[in-house]
Amino acid sequence: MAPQKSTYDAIVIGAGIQGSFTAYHLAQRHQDTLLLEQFLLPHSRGSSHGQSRIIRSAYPQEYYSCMMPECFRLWQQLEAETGTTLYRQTGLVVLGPPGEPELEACRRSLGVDEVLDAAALSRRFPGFRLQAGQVAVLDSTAGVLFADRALRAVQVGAVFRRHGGTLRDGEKVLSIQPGATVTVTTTAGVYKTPRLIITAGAWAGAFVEQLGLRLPLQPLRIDVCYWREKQPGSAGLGSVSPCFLTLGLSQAPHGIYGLPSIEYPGLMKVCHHHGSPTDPEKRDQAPSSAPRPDIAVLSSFISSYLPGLETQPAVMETCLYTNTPDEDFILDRHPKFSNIVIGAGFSGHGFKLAPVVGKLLCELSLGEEPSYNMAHFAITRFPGVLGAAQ
Ligand SMILES: Cc1cc2nc3c(=O)[nH]c(=O)nc-3n(C[C@H](O)[C@H](O)[C@H](O)COP(=O)(O)OP(=O)(O)OC[C@H]3O[C@@H](n4cnc5c(N)ncnc54)[C@H](O)[C@@H]3O)c2cc1C
Ligand SMILES: O=C(O)[C@@H]1CCCCN1
Repeated sequence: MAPQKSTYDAIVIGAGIQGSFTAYHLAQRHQDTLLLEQFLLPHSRGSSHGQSRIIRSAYPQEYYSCMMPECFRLWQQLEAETGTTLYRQTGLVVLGPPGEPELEACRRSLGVDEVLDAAALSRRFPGFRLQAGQVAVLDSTAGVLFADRALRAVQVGAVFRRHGGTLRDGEKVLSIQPGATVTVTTTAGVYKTPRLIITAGAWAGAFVEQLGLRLPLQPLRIDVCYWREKQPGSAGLGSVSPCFLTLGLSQAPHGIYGLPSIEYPGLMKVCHHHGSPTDPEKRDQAPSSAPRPDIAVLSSFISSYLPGLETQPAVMETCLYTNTPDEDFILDRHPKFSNIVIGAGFSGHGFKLAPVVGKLLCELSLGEEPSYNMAHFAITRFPGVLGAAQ
């Protein structure tokens, strides 16, 4: 057997959607790239698994909405490259009180938008009941990304492999030795590279401590709940309904969101945009008797807003968010080791943006001027991150 190659132009740690897209862009830029993943693929222990994620143009923050046209374009390009359908356009309604600042900002981000009152929403989408005075902003560009399929398309699709990218799964990175050449030691070997990108999801906070960084990253365990239609297809829900998300509802200040019955026939995915602090190694150890405040919030929301659904979940899965205090991403070079780039803290909304996130992490690692304004993603916006610097 030929000896294992040990030097690469770039190494990416973590083959979730962010690391995989970063490796894809690096390969496209003719960098000999190694993508390392601790688990055998596919796996469901991180944040990128499952069948569905929302993609939308409606964003309260202009610094995300301005990335969405390019994201839609790159997702389409990946569909064309791999001959796979990765997106279904369903539309999305943002529900909330009129005048709510984030709702208004979403409306502005759409340019052309449609605002529906309670009666108009029920006429258009009969499964939904707004409370009196509430409104819905319609984003007709939005839809569902087929997450597992998309992840696989990025990892094994034409671009990464055609450009000689290497993916090694079941190989955990144990340590990093910074320097002009970075040394990466895994459970199976030692590699050297001039540029390293760390996209380790919920493991990132603990992992970068060895590089003297204390990032304020909080992994959260999210209950992913699917709710049965009382009369399949008859409540105006089902596979023809739009995605939705709420903003500014007093009963759910963190927000609730939903996707049509696409993954499991007759089951609509409705989740709380919040969860319990956890350690990614221990997420299954929560006692089964523990109170489930997220389910209570969802049951109450469903009885008022989606009366065609049963009020107890039929299927429950789990997933991980990795939240920053401001819920903006971290996309930056290490403040001391500029050839080490970190992408983390995707705070439950990073999947749709991964094509552009990967491009930005690639540009940072190549020492280029990033294509978008990076001020909101800087590591140094958090005080004391270098407290433990080596
Ligand atoms: C329930 C839920 C719903 C969501 N809904 C949406 C949505 O509708 N729209 C949207 O845009 N986004 C959504 N998101 C967010 C989106 O899924 C995440 O932002 C995204 O998947 C994060 O990807 P990641 O690559 O950072 O993390 P991950 O997918 O977790 O990838 C990190 C990888 O790093 C690996 N790793 C860690 N440490 C090591 C090591 N030492 N060595 C090797 N490998 C390592 C891990 O095993 C993991 O595979 C949702 C998330 C959840 C949980
Ligand atoms: O990124 C999204 O579009 C959704 C919004 C609601 C929470 C989960 N993520």
